Amino acid sequence: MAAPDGRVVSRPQRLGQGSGRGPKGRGACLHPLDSLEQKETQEQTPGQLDMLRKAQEFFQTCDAEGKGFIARKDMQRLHKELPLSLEDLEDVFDALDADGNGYLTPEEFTTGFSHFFFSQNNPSQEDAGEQVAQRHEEKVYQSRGNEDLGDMGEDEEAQFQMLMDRLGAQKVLEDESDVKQLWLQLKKDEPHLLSNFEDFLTRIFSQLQEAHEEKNELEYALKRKIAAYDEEIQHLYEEMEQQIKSEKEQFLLKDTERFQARSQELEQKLLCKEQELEQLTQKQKRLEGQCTALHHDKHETKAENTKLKLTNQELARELERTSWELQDAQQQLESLQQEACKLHQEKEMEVYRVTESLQREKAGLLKQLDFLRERNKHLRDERDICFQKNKAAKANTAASRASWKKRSGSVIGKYVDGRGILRSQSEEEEEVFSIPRRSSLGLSGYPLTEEEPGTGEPGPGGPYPRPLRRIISIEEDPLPQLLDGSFEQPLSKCPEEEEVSDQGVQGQIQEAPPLKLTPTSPRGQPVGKEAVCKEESSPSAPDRLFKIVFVGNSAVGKTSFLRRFCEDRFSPGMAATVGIDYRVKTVNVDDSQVALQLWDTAGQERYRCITQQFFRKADGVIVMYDLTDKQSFLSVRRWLSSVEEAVGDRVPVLLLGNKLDNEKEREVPRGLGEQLAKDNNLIFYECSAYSGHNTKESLLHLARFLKEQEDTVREDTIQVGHPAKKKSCCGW
Ligand SMILES: Nc1nc2c(ncn2[C@@H]2O[C@H](COP(=O)(O)OP(=O)(O)OP(=O)(O)O)[C@@H](O)[C@H]2O)c(=O)[nH]1
Ligand SMILES: [Ca+2]
Ligand SMILES: [Mg+2]
Repeated sequence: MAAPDGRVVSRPQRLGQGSGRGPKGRGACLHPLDSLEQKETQEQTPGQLDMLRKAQEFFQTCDAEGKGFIARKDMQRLHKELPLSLEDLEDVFDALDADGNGYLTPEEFTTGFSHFFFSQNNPSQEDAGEQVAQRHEEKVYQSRGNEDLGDMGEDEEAQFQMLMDRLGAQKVLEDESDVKQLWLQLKKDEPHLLSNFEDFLTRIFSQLQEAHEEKNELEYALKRKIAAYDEEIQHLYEEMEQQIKSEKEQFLLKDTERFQARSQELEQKLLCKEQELEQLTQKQKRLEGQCTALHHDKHETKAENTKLKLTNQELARELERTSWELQDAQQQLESLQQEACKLHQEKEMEVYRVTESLQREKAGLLKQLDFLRERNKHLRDERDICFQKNKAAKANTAASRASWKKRSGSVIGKYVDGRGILRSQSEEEEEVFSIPRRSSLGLSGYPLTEEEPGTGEPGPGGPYPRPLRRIISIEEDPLPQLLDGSFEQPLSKCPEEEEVSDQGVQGQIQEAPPLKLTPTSPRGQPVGKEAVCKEESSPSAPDRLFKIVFVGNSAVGKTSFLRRFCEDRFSPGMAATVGIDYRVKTVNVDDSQVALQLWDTAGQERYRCITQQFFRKADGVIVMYDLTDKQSFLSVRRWLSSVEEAVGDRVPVLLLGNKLDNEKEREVPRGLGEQLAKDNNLIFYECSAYSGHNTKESLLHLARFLKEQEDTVREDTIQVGHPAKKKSCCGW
């Protein structure tokens, strides 16, 4: 009978209890209540019937869901039916649950109920009754058994044994007594059921045998498996043993190697340590030696120390004295500097005045020059006319004398020298100014010739014809001086006249009317067409004076630039500058008057040695190139190196790219100029003398820089012994 939790429960059957068969045929499974009904159909006393019926009712009451068994909590439903408390019901449940599985089957319920019923009827001996009932049941059960056993004949024994043997129960059953009693009971009570019972037993035993065989097979398989596993494990174990052994050997090997290596290492370390120890001992000896030496030195140094202290004190006294002297010297120096400044300023003023007067002289002289040229041309024409007249006269006389003689030279002969080469304008001018050929104005204003001036033979015109000269020497401090005030003297005759007279040419030479010098200004300066540079001459003398030299290839526009800067006008077709020229312009820089002495040099190669001389005393240099002429830009480096040669890098340099108005003919990109200026630390502008663009800005920038540089120099000289630091002129 399967209990509600699925376990197979084999327990003693009560007499008259149905077996596992249905009311009609075999094998149908019975509902638990059916067995109760079955019991009713058996011979029962009415009391038992009632009890059974009651039990059935109570079972149904508890098993309201019809699940076929009663759990502990279902028992509580009897609380109303029976005069029992919940605890009593719990106790009854426990008493009824014969196998203690926590559930009551109908059999357990009715069996227990009947005892309970009987004990209910004799409530006084309840417990005893219960025990008695139990004992009674056991006795009945045993006695039945014994009875059965006692009654069983040999043949029944033999039959049962045969049955058991047939069924092979020995293998399956350990204890046949249960079956035996049942068999006997059935044989006795229900012989018609015996065959069923035997069939049932056969089935059960065969199933049990199969199960047993299966179990044996399983056991056998299990044993085989276990054996195999054991073997495998044994094998693995051996392998493991092997591996462990090999590992151990390797480890031992490694260990020995490591040990050997370690021991070698340690030996080496030991050797090193020993060496170090030796070195340390030697070092210690050395140090001890040094220590003793130092000890000695210490005594010596102590002695020296005392001496030094003494000398130190003397030096301190000396120092004090020299500091006093220094202070005196500083005061003297300051006074000297102030005097020097005053002298310098006076000198500057003197120079300024002189250069100003020179400016005027130069303008006057230029007027003179122009006048003379005109005069010269005039005279030359007259001379030609006279010449022709003479010639004509001569020709007449010669023709009259011997008309048969042949004809002579051409009219242009005077313009062609002996070798038949046309004489150039400048040669003509040289002749006029009697400047001997292949010469250029020297620094002192003398023409540069092979022999020293004044040492040569005096010419036909008396003493060596002395051209109009003006000494502008920037070398020996800028004090240009007039040599012989020649502009007051009447000019010498024009050399051709002398020449012509020398050759004894007859003929009336029109005495050139004496020169009428152009009226001069009250200051003795000629008033001519070339206006003097209109400097912004302020009533007070300028605060600063800077000399600026202007260089650059010929025809880049230096003179035009200076004319634009000074006179704010541009005259195209300027003649090339001869030697050197200069102008003065006073500008206002940061509320102070700065006079700029601008030296315009000739770019032509042949005047190069002159211009070089002028760099020495310059305060600033302007290098100009023509941005429409690449060659002039390429020459800038050469100009810069000659400036560098002459003045090092203490002089600020302004780089100007001129003719900016001619953008369409530009050959030098602005970037190249900027890069060159940056590489050489220059101030850079692109300008145009023609349009005036950047002419004032560039020069004002240079003037401001010069002024600041001079201020720093002044400050530094006031603090003694600190040389002026040259600032980068373009702030790059
Ligand atoms: N378009 C243009 N032409 C200029 C400019 N400046 C000068 N020129 C012309 O360039 C030529 C040379 O000018 P100068 O000022 O005599 O050149 P320079 O540097 O003094 O020449 P040297 O005296 O021989 O060294 C003249 O024909 C000027 O008219 C300018 O800014 N623009
Ligand atoms: Ca139970
Ligand atoms: Mg010039």
